[in-house]
Amino acid sequence: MKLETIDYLAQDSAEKFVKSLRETGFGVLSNHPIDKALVEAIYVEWQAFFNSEEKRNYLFKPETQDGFFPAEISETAKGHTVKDIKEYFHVYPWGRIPDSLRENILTYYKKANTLAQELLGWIEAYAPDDVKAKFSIALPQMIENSQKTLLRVLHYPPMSGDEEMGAIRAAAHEDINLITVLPAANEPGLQVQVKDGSWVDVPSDFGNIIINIGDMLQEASGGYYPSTSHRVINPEGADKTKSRISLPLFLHPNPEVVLSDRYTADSYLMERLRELGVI
Ligand SMILES: O=C(O)CCC(=O)C(=O)O
Ligand SMILES: [Fe+2]
Repeated sequence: MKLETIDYLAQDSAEKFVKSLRETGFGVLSNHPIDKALVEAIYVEWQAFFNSEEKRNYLFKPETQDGFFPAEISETAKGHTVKDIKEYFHVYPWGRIPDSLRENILTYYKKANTLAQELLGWIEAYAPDDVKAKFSIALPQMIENSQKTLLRVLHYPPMSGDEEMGAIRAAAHEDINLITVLPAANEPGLQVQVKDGSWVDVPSDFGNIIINIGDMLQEASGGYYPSTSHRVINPEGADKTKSRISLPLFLHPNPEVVLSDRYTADSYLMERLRELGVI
């Protein structure tokens, strides 16, 4: 099984994209409106930031969760015991951002949000009527002006050789949010688990944009849109000496949005963060 890259500009792109999401939880788009030069510039300037000690001045605040998360306290995926091999910075427009990095990253945040709203429109348009009827408000509206949408700038450092046994860059997990928008990283490694249980590479040509379903959309659609497990595997050979930067935007609905009979976006998020031991 292979994930097909879909041409955003093709006439049937919306239908094909939604079909791919249904089958794999993932959709990969080429020729989309997000400027490659902007993404490239962000990779370069954030690599320099992660290489510097300045990052320590932005240590995350537990109450607000914005700022720099060092490798020592990095995430352990749900159901795992070994920490991921990564460090990251949580960008919120209301949060702390180094001045020199602010303009590009906030431009990207805005553009990726606009694209996400369009794609949520596709996801809603191609859902069957009984699934559409479950959405408490239109999907694009759920994320409109949401203060909860999180842009995570991830840095996976070169492999040092003394990583903890069994640790990988990102252990298998599902995303909590509605959908995730992720420009292809500057190095490969992202894989998705497909229906037969096997792991498939997500096409990582620079310039592609990758979208995946999160648990909140799975919940809101009564399971029609699957939130699938994905992971980032460790590099081999010469690639071991390379860093990997990636830029997932986790689209979170406004807190009061009703997801299902059981959850609002806020009650769902709080439950998950408690499980992860983050709050
Ligand atoms: O780095 C990547 O390519 C994916 C990261 C990811 O899945 C996550 O942070 O949730
Ligand atoms: Fe993820």
